[in-house]
Amino acid sequence: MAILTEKNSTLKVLITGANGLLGQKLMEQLTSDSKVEVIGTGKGKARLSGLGKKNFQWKEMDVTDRTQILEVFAEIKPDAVIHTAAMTQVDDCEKDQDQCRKANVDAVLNLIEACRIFDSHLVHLSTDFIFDGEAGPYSEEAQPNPINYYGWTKLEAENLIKESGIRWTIVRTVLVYGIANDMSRSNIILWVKKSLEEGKTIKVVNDQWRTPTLAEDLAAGCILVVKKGELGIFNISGKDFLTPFDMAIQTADYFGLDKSLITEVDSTLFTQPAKRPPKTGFVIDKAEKVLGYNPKSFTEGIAILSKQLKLADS
Ligand SMILES: NC(=O)C1=CN([C@@H]2O[C@H](COP(=O)(O)OP(=O)(O)OC[C@H]3O[C@@H](n4cnc5c(N)ncnc54)[C@H](OP(=O)(O)O)[C@@H]3O)[C@@H](O)[C@H]2O)C=CC1
Ligand SMILES: Cc1cn([C@H]2C[C@H](O)[C@@H](COP(=O)(O)OP(=O)(O)O[C@H]3O[C@@H](C)C(=O)[C@@H](O)[C@H]3O)O2)c(=O)[nH]c1=O
Repeated sequence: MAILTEKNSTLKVLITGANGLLGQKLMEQLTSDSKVEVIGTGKGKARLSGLGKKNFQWKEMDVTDRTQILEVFAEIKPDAVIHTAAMTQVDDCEKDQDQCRKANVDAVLNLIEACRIFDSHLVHLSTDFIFDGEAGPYSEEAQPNPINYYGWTKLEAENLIKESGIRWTIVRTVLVYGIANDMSRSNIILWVKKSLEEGKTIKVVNDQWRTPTLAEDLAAGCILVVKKGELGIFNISGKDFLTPFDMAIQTADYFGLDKSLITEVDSTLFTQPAKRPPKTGFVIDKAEKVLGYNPKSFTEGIAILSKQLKLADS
């Protein structure tokens, strides 16, 4: 059901967590879209830099603050909300479960309430970590079974949304990579590139499987969902099924870095505080067919990232 009709020629879209990697890409793409009025929100001041001279609207909105959310919604009355805000450091989530639940579950209850009052379409970002990784890559119909606390909170949020009665779409993605300003967390290409440039030896696993996702593609997929008003669950990720070891080697090759610093290990030799589901990744046929979603390959993604890094250094 396309909600962008001739009558209401512009769509008012509110972004939560707009200082984040995905949030910044959404702001970049939507501030260049004449059919959309975009409002960025975040915990504090805007930390965006990729917008050049473009004007943009910003509202401070901590998604754990119900009063602040209702005030912002009453002022903006968004047609759609792309909810990217979350606690995304998976190991921190395992250690500080209270904080993680507040940011990833309680916040969603606040947003559901606001979307119900103002009839806003909620587009919620979710993750491959709702699965146990025994049988990836996953379709939208697969049975969730999270194996870490972050994944549990993201599944809990999905379940609250599914039973909310509001207009909702869940966008599931995996291992997002890209570059943004003043990032609150790194991602695999940047971390491998930086480690090798510093001459550090890194252990990289060869028995976890992902479909890594370029942040720009994820943003484009979310925007397709909003403009088409499509509801339900969509897998929006890259199309290449790779291990972190594959990704590290491709990154070293592309940037001409020393591959001998990369030690290939399995997950028994490399552990993190929070367990990682071994084999995830997504089947993206539905997004390709229904939305016309068309992601870059991992190699194309590295090239795009490289150009952005060169621009940032110039
Ligand atoms: N990155 C990935 O690999 C994947 C991400 N996802 C999901 O996609 C979404 C976006 O991820 P990504 O952009 O990579 O994450 P980032 O960590 O880059 O961005 C998350 C943003 O949320 C903000 N935030 C955290 N708590 C609050 C709060 N209480 N109120 C307002 N804003 C808050 C952070 O603010 P600040 O910057 O100030 O800390 C940050 O800017 C998340 O929902 C995540 O779960 C799903 C699968 C993979
Ligand atoms: C740091 C590190 C990671 N890895 C592997 C493990 C893992 O499979 C992959 C990425 O590890 P990281 O810990 O950097 O990323 P991780 O926290 O696993 O990323 C997750 O973030 C959350 C938000 C999601 O929703 C998930 O989809 C996923 O993207 O790289 C190594 O092999 N060696 C290392 O030294």
